[in-house]
Formats: sequence, C-alpha cells, structure tokens
Amino acid sequence: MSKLLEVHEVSKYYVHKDGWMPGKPVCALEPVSFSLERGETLAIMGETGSGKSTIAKIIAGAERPSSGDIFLNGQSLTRMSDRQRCRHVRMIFQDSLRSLNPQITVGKQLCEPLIFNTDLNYPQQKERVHQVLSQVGLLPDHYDFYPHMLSSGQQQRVAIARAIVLEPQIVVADEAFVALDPSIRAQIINLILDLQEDMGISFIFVSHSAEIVKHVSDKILIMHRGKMIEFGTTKALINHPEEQLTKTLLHSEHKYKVPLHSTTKE
Ligand SMILES: Nc1ncnc2c1ncn2[C@@H]1O[C@H](COP(=O)(O)OP(=O)(O)OP(=O)(O)O)[C@@H](O)[C@H]1O
Repeated sequence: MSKLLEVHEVSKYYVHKDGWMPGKPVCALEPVSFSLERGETLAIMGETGSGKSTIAKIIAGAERPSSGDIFLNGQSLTRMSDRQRCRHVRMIFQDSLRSLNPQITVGKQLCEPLIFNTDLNYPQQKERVHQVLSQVGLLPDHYDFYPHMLSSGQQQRVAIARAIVLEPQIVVADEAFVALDPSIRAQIINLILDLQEDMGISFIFVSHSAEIVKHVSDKILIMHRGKMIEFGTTKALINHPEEQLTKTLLHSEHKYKVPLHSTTKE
C-alpha cells in the first residue's frame, strides 16, 4: 500500500531580481525526501530562514517546486488540478483575523470552498457548514457572525473550520498558533488532536515550540540552511538526536508553557 504523503527530491530556487535583470537563483530548499502515513502529524523545525515555510507552502500548493514531486496515495499532487488538490490538502494561515474577510459572514466564508470545489447545492452547503462549526466547537448562530464579532480563539476555530470543511487528508499549519494567548493556544492544539482522531487528518506543523512539537507530532523534520539534516520519529529524535541542532531545538527552554492534554505522543 502506498504512503499517504511522499515528498520526493523536492527543491526550491528563488530568483532574486537584480534591477531589471533576473539575478542568480538562490537555493531555499535543497532536494528533500520524506514520507508520512495516514493520520500522522509531522512537525517541521529549524532556525529562521532554514526553509520550513518553503516546504509547507510547496506541500500546500502555494508554491511550485523547482524539481521533484509530491505524491498523495501514490498520485502526483503537482499534476492535479487546483480543484482536486485543495480537496486533499489545505493550509491554515498564521494570522487568522487577516485571513478572514471582515465583510463576509462566517457562514458564507465557510461555504466558499464548497461552492468552488464541490457540486453540493445551497442547502447541502449550509448543512455541511453547520456540521463543521460544531466540529470546531462553534455554535450554529456563528454562521451569521462577522469575524470582528468573534474572539481571537473563535476566529482561529473558523480558520480551522475553513481548512477542514472539504474533509482534506492533510492540513498544513505554518506557525498558525503563535500569536494566540497561551491558554487559547492550548485549546486550539487540543482541538486539532481531537479532529485528527475523529477525521483521521494528517497535520503538518511548522513550529518553534519544543513543547507543542513533543505534544502533537509523530515525526519531526529538522531543517538547517535549506537542508533537511534530520528526520525521524518524535521519540527517536528526543531520545537519540544525531545532530546538535536537533538537541538544541528540542531541549531548548520551553517558549510556550501551555496546559495541554495529558496524553502526549512523546
Ligand atoms: N518568495 C521568495 N522570494 C525569494 N526568496 C525567498 C522567498 N521566500 C523565501 N525565500 C528565501 O528562502 C529561504 C527560506 O525561507 P523560508 O521562509 O522557507 O524559511 P523559514 O525557515 O520558514 O523561516 P522563518 O522561520 O523565518 O519563517 C530564505 O533565505 C528566504 O529569504
């Protein structure tokens, strides 16, 4: 049986402009390969500028790789249409308030992916949106709310609802919860663990927080200057890290002290 996700020799070069002339390509990501099983959570860690967001964006389809390919259940993601791809892989953005349209109600914003990517009719869309609101711990009344009427935690729940409304197999979150208050962050992370259990979604997190990573991830990928320097199970990387950077990142002072569920994946 094929893996859920296989990233095969994916690289990324950006061409920085030199005035009017295209400059020399700069390597943001050297060829990287790894795989993920269904329902697993992968954490991507590394220093600033090491290529973490580049991998996340390529998997989510927000950037195209310069080389290599990504396979979902053995099918090439890069050869799928946007409509097909975004049913399988969705992204949660860092700033949930800015990623929501302030002039459109929550319900309508959650209907949008269904309008563009499914053949559901209006009553079916509405029913699915009510279902997803309840899945993320919001109320049916929130359908008619505008984003500014919600707290930051509720806005983040809407962002998660938008990511899961199409029932994707993978959700990518790039430092999505960093701006949240610690107690709200803990609730949101626990919500993600619950969704993972209920829906079998695989999550890919970019995070600087050793505590969150140890709590939620099954596998960890360590980036350094555009290279993957270590990849393995969370347990293996915590107990037997091969690289000094892995030790530093995973055993650093806890940046976020949060009251998470007692069951960790460590
Ligand atoms: N759109 C772009 N155009 C040009 N260079 C880029 C672009 N996006 C990223 N880069 C460069 O690619 C490298 C990797 O960036 P990336 O954002 O993936 O790092 P990161 O590990 O996510 O960093 P951070 O933790 O600061 O978000 C950096 O040197 C960055 O300057």
